[in-house]
Amino acid sequence: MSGVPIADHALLSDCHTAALVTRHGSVDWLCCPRFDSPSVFGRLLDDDAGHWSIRPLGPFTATRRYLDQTLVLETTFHTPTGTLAVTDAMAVGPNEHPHGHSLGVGAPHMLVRAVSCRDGEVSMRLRFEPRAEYGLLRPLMSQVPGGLNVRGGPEWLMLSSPMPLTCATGSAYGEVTLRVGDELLFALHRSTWGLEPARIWTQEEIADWMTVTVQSWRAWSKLHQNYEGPWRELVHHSGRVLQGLTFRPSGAIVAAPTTSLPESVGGERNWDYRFAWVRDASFTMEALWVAACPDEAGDFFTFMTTAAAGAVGPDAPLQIMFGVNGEHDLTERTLPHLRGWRDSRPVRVGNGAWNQHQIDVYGELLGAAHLLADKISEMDEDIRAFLVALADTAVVRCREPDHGIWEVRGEPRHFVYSKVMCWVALDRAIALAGRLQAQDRVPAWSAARDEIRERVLRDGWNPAAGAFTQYFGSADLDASCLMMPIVGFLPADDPRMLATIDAIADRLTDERGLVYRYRTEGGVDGLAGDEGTFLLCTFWLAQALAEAGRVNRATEVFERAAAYANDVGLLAEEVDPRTGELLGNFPQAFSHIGLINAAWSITQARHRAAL
Ligand SMILES: OC[C@H]1O[C@H](O[C@H]2O[C@H](CO)[C@@H](O)[C@H](O)[C@H]2O)[C@H](O)[C@@H](O)[C@@H]1O
Repeated sequence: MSGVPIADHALLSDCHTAALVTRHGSVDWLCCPRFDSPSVFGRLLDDDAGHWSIRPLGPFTATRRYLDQTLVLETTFHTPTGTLAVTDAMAVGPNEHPHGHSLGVGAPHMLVRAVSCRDGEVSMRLRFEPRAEYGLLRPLMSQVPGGLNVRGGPEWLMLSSPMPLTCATGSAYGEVTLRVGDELLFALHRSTWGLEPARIWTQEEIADWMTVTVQSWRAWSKLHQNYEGPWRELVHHSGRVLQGLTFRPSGAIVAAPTTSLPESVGGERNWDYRFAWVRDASFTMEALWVAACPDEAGDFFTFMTTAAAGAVGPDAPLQIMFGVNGEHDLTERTLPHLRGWRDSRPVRVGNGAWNQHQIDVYGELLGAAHLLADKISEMDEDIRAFLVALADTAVVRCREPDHGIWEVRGEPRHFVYSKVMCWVALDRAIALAGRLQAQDRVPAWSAARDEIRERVLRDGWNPAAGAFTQYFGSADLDASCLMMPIVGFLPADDPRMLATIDAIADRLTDERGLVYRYRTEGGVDGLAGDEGTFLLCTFWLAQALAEAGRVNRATEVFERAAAYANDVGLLAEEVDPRTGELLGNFPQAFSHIGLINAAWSITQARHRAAL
C-alpha cells in the first residue's frame, strides 16, 4: 500500500510540471510534460504506479535541504561507510530576461539527478520503473550507449545513465560503489514527437543543466524576494513554492501539483488540484506581491482574459477554474486501477467543481487587479473590458445562491463569503474605475455594493451564534468569515468581527488550536466523512487577529500553523486532528499563500503597535 507520509516529500518544479521526491531518494510523482498530464511516476498513489529511486544499498539515515534560494533538493545519506549526496532538480532554462522574469521558459523537460560520494565509500542502488498513464503502462526499455530508451503509450523518454543498468520487464536497476569524490549524473528527458529527437546527454551537459538551474532560481530569488520581516526564510521559500506552481507558457497557476491526496485517511474527499482556480491563482498573485515582485501579473491577467475568452457578462458567469492552457472542460473521472494514498479512494482526475456556480471569484480577481494594477503595465482594452464585465456580472449574480468558496457538492446557498466577495468586486471596481475608463458605471456599482453590505450585515449575522455564519439564516460557523476584516468589509475591531473571530478561535478549532473550514457533521457539504483542519484558515485566524491589533495571539497562531511545514518548508492543505500528520494535496498554494499574508499582516501590525 502506498503511504509514505505526505510530509516526507519534497517538490521539484520547472514551471511546467512538478516532481515529488521522498526523504529516501525516490521520485514517486512526476507528470509529463504538464502539471495535469498523466503521471509517469505515480507511486504516491499506488505501489505499482512507477518510481525512480536512488539510495544506499545498506542502512542509512537521511537529511535534506533545498540549496540556498532554489528548489534544487539535496538529500544526504549517512551510512556506516560514508556519505552520499543526491541532488535533484527539474531543469529550468537560463533566465534570459534581465529581471529574471522568464524562469522556466527554456525548460528542457528534464529531471536531473547528481549522485556524489562526499566521504568514505558507499554502495548505491538505482531502480527505475516508469509507468505511463498513471501506472497503466509498463514501457519497453532498451539499452543504448549511455543509457536507456523508454517507449510506451504516449511517452518517449530517454534515461541518460553513466552506470550500466539491467533491464527486466518495465524495470531497470543497477548497483555501484562510489568512493569519495566520485560523481554520477543522470537525466530523464522527455521528447516531443517529431520536434526534438530524444537523446542521451553527456555528463558535462547534465552538469551544465544543473548549474544553470541553480543559477536561475538564485537569480529569480535575488531579484524578486524583497520581504524583510519575521519568518523571512519561510516567506521567501513560500514565494518560490508559489513560483514553482506557475505554468510558464500561459501564466496559469495550479492550486497544487498533485491529485487525490486525501482530506481524511481512507476517505472519499480526494480531489485533483492540478488546475488554475480563479480564486487560488488570484490569491497567489496577491501573495507574490508580498513575497516577491509579481512580474508575472501581466501574464496572469492575460491568461485569465484568454481562458475566459469573451464568455463573461451578466448572462454568462465566469468559469471558476481552467486547465493550465485555459481549457474549460475539466470533467472529473476516477482511476479505479489505483489504490490511492493509504487506500484513500477514489483517485480522481479532472475536477467536478469546474462548472459550479461560485460568485466569490469576481471579488478575488478584481481584488488582485486592484492590488496589482501598477504591475499590469499594459492594461490593454481586452483586460479593461474583462474587468468591467466582471463587475457588471457581480451586480447581477450577487443575488443568486452558489456553491461557495468550499465548492460544496450539496445544494447552492447564499454563502456569506460569496456575498462579501461580490462586495469586494464592486468596491475594487469603483476604485479602479478611472483606469478602467468606466466612470459611468460607478453609480450602479456603488448602489449594488451598498445593498450587498446591508444584506450581509442583516442576514449574515446570527444572534444565537453571536457571529457571522456560513450562509444567510445559518447558525454554523465558517472560517471564511475571517476574511471580512482582511478584505476591508468591516474593521477587525468592530464588535461583531471580534465576536466572530473569538467564536471561530473557540468553537471551530481542534485540540491543537488549528482551524476547521466548517463542521462537516450531517453532510452539510454533500460529502461523506470528515476532514482535517485547514491550514489556510488557521493563517487567516492569525491574520484577522493581527488586523485586530492582537499581535501576540496572532504570532502564537501563526507559529502554531507554520510548525507544520515539513523539514524542507512545505505545507499540505490540511492537518489530521488525530495524528498531526499533513493531509491533502501537497504542496498546497493556499497554505503557502496564508503563511505569506499572515506574516505580512503581523509585520504591519507590529509596526503600527510601535508607532
Ligand atoms: O470540499 C470539496 C471541494 O474540495 C476541493 O476544493 C478545495 O480546493 C480548491 C483548490 O484549492 C479551492 O479553491 C476550494 O476553495 C477548496 O474547497 C475540490 O476542488 C472540489 O472539487 C470539492 O468539491
